[in-house]
Amino acid sequence: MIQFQQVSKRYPGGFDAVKNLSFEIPSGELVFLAGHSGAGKSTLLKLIAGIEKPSGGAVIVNGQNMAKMNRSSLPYIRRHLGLIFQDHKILFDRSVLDNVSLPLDIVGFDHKESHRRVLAALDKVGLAGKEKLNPISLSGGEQQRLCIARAVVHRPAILLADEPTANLDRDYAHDILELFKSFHQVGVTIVISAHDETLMADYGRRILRLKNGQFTA
Ligand SMILES: Nc1ncnc2c1ncn2[C@@H]1O[C@H](COP(=O)(O)OP(=O)(O)OP(=O)(O)O)[C@@H](O)[C@H]1O
Repeated sequence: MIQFQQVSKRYPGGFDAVKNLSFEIPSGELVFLAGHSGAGKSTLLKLIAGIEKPSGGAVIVNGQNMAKMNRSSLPYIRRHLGLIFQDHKILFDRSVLDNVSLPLDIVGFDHKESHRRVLAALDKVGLAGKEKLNPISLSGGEQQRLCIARAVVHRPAILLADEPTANLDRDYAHDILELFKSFHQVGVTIVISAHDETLMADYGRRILRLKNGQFTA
């Protein structure tokens, strides 16, 4: 469960990126986040992930108030999150396999089990057989799939995706959304942001619409 209680975020310099937002996303829901460039979509996702702290109000994720988390407990909550952000942060000096295994390496996963999970995640996103490649040789869409594999390899309860369909053609964008749908079907809570609302309309899911940091109908 994700809960925002009158949440605001003011960046240094005084800009209010989100203003007094209150909403709930129950566990297991797939919800879309729509809005123009600069509407506050990334900020909202970063607040859920604890990457940004609210300037006012409370962000509660799985019963934990993210603002009150200290440095030592944040990694614990992050284990339950899978993040797909716009700045891919792919490591181009490592193989596809090593990129995807990163979240498991961080928590000290057994090597054999980690290898098995990475191959399963790559298979799931349609990158089976590409594990030894350098990510530079993947297409843009394949790099996006790599990021999705990396975000789900530790089987998070919550998946946050910031514009995962940006720069993809419509068919490919639908393939990516179908992939998210399959994670939703196994109980993962998913928040997906996008500019293009027409893409979301086909899915019949709740759409949270942001305009200048506030919800619109
Ligand atoms: N670290 C920051 N410092 C100052 N201002 C910021 C920072 N991050 C975002 N902003 C500002 O907050 C506003 C909301 O940004 P945000 O990235 O959340 O919007 P967005 O809806 O995700 O936009 P886009 O679709 O272009 O990614 C923008 O005006 C942006 O310039």
